[in-house]
Amino acid sequence: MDLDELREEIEEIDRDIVELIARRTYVADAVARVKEDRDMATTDEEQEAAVMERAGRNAERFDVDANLVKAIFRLLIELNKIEQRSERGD
Ligand SMILES: C=C(O[C@@H]1C=C(C(=O)O)C=C[C@H]1O)C(=O)O
Repeated sequence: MDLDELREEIEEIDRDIVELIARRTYVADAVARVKEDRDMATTDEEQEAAVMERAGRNAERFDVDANLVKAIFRLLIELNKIEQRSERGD
């Protein structure tokens, strides 16, 4: 494979990553509506700890740096909470 082909592969993967982030955010919108109905707070620290734990385990499984993967998940969680707060209007 030459450099252009490899970069095309990266471009496709980058598109997929953004699509997955969007999907994660749409699901968070649904979670926000359920929490609002049940009068629950947006932030659930126990769930966040479980997500981070899982991210670390998956990183190890695929042999990538667990701390960096966890840093990405921290941002994804923050993105979801911003989206959830705007969905709830608070
Ligand atoms: C999506 C949720 O809301 C928040 C966002 C989370 C996430 O992005 O994984 C996890 C916990 C909550 O702080 C949830 O409660 O599941």
